[in-house]
Amino acid sequence: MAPKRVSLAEAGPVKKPSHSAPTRVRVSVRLRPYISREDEGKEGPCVRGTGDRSLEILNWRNSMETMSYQFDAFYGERSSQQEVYTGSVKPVLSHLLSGQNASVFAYGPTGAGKTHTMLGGAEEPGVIPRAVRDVFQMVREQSSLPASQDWEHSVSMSYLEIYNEKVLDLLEPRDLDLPIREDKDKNILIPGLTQRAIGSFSEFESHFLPASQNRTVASTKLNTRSSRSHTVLVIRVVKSQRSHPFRQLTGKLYLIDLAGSEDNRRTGNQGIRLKESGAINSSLFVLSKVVDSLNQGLARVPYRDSKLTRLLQDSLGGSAHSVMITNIAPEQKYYFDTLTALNFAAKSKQVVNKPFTRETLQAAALKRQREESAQSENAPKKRAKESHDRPAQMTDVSPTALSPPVEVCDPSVLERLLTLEKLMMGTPEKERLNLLRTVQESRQEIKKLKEKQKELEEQALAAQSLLAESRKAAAPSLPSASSPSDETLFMNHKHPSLLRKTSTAKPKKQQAIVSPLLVLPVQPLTHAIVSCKAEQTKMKSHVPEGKENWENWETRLDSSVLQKSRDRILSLLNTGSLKELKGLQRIGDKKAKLIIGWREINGAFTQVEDLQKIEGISAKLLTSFLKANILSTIAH
Ligand SMILES: Nc1ncnc2c1ncn2[C@@H]1O[C@H](COP(=O)(O)OP(=O)(O)OP(=O)(O)O)[C@@H](O)[C@H]1O
Repeated sequence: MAPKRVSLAEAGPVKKPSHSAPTRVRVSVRLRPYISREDEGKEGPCVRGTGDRSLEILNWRNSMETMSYQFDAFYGERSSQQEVYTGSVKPVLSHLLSGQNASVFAYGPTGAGKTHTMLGGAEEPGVIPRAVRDVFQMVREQSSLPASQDWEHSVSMSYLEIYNEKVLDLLEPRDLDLPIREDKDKNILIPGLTQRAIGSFSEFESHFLPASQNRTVASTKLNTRSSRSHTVLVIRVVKSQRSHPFRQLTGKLYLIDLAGSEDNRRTGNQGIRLKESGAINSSLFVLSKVVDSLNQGLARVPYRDSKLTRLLQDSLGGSAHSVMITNIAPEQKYYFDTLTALNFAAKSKQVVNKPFTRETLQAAALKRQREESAQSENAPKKRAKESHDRPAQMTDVSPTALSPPVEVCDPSVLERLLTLEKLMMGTPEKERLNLLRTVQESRQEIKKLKEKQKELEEQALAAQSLLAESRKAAAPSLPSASSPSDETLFMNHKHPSLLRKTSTAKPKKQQAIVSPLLVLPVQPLTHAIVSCKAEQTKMKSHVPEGKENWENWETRLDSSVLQKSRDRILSLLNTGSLKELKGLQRIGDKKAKLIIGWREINGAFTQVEDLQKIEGISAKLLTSFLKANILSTIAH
């Protein structure tokens, strides 16, 4: 399957995240066995388990004492890969299918068994292969449930390493340091990172195994195959609703194998190895500072001080369900590394995360639906005719009750009625009566709306003639130097967007803003939102020279109409193409591109005001943007 670059463009408006209860980072410790029998024979281990969750380590200050630690789980030197996986990792996977993130990371000194735990070998597969297999299993099981009929699942993967403070794509290796960004929900994103769709475990392996060869590994005195980078595998599970409202839940699983902390006096690192080691140690140092800051509740957590911590932002103090597996070694020569790792693990278990469900609406599906409904807006009459022409058995309930006054129906209301009608055809008598009542109520509602519309249209006409009269009366006192172009704009009653289209010259700044006083009266529906005639007359006096001075204009609009047009603008900002964005008032080519760029990096706008986060969009510009576009959408 062709690779795809990660982008948020496919995500639609983000629904308010639903937060789960805060959860502590789960910390497990795994002790690896001695590698050399010789070492095992000549010295005792510096650390040993004392229970399923506890261990003790010698006290270097007093050899007669030990120091005890307690964690969420302790796995001794005989523990199997299966035990570690089922005990600590499997429990967090279920969150993926409900749109939450999970993160598993292996931490510990070099040579302590991180890669063994995460990756393992063919005979003893580690966390990564086991977790991916189970993700597919879970998806299969969930897809077969009757409640999942309306949902489809997709799984994809990305794989990267942080080497010498550079983020490198392992699926499509290029010498390119990828940027790390976060969206407004603090989700970490890497624009440009390859994302491959995977339909099965074997497909996963076909990408993962060759990509693993791209990892930077080298031999040091302490480990013949030492990871010189931190690697991150991301498995993304997307659950998409097939029908309206096209919800989409996205859960990400981060599987992280950190490079080990190193004491270069013992690794014998020189030259490039020393440089790598410096980068590894300094990022692990920042990691420790991050955990300290979180535990102390500091306002500033230094996530941005290293690429690693930026990437783990979600896992530590962020939105993921996190599991840290601390790997330690029994040899005396590792004593201080082991002690440091245990202290880090002990403080990490105090870190609290706040997982939430990431739910979006599918932009493409919504757009398709919007287009379809636009088409259907042109065909209500046709559909009404069809409903009258329906075969006998379809109308045998009560033709009068069912045939809506289609000529006044909003297409969505019509749609609702037709759906109800269809439903009634296959419904038992008692329920049918209830539905019938609902239809009657809807009809009443429509009737009232129709009356209101008529009344407002009359008001609009009255206001229009009032305006014409007052203009006539005011004409002699108008300054003779009044600009002819202003006059044209006022007199022809054209909507400014039409004016813009027909003019080859770049419109003057003011013209880009709808002049509501002079345009609204000729738009009956637009006028319907203006609260009262008296206000209209008052407002007129403010604009004799075409200047806009309509303060608090939003308060003069009906709140539901205002909200509807705001929603329409927001949806356009989140899903609109370059061309569609350029169709907005006050948005030219440059700003349209900036909007697309911003949403790719940061995700969907949650409110129109988010536009201010884009460079060059000031509060003032936002106000005039809103005014122009809200009035323009209403007028249309
Ligand atoms: N639980 C275990 N059982 C058996 N062998 C193990 C275990 N853990 C680690 N090993 C072995 O110890 C050696 C070092 O382990 P590994 O490479 O996983 O360490 P690491 O922590 O990833 O090191 P680095 O940070 O240098 O990459 C390997 O040969 C590995 O097979």
